[in-house]
Amino acid sequence: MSSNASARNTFATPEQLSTLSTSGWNLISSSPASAPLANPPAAESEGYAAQPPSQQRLHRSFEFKDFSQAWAFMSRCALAAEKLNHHPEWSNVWNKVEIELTTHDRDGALTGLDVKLAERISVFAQEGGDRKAAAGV
Ligand SMILES: C[C@H](O)[C@H](O)[C@H]1CNC2=NC(N)=NC(=O)C2=N1
Repeated sequence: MSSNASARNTFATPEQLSTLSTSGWNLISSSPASAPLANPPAAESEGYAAQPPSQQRLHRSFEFKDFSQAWAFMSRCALAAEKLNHHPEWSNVWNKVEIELTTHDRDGALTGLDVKLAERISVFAQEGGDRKAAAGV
């Protein structure tokens, strides 16, 4: 199993989420819909917890000098997403970028792929001149 495939099959750990929150990522949790999950989670033998975590997302806002710097940042994120086959939900208004991460194939749980992509995005933000990271907000 490729490392990406195995990362998609493991839920993000509280420690990983805590580390991401110190670098500006916000954890958004919503209680799962009352209806049973569309695809019941795989058995524990495949590395799934007995019950999937509630619907979870990672969110972070970015602000750059101008559109050009924002677009350069988004370009690096896009290449990383393609390499991981794991893609953000994002928006851009001039110099601002909003990114949300979750794993659609795991009914909106946060998995190792969300962690991997968030870590890469954090590096690109730091290197790309994100003013929120610089300001420590
Ligand atoms: C077939 C499926 O779309 C692919 O395996 C990938 C594409 N990119 C993806 N991105 C995200 N965020 N979640 C996914 O489950 C996902 N699946």
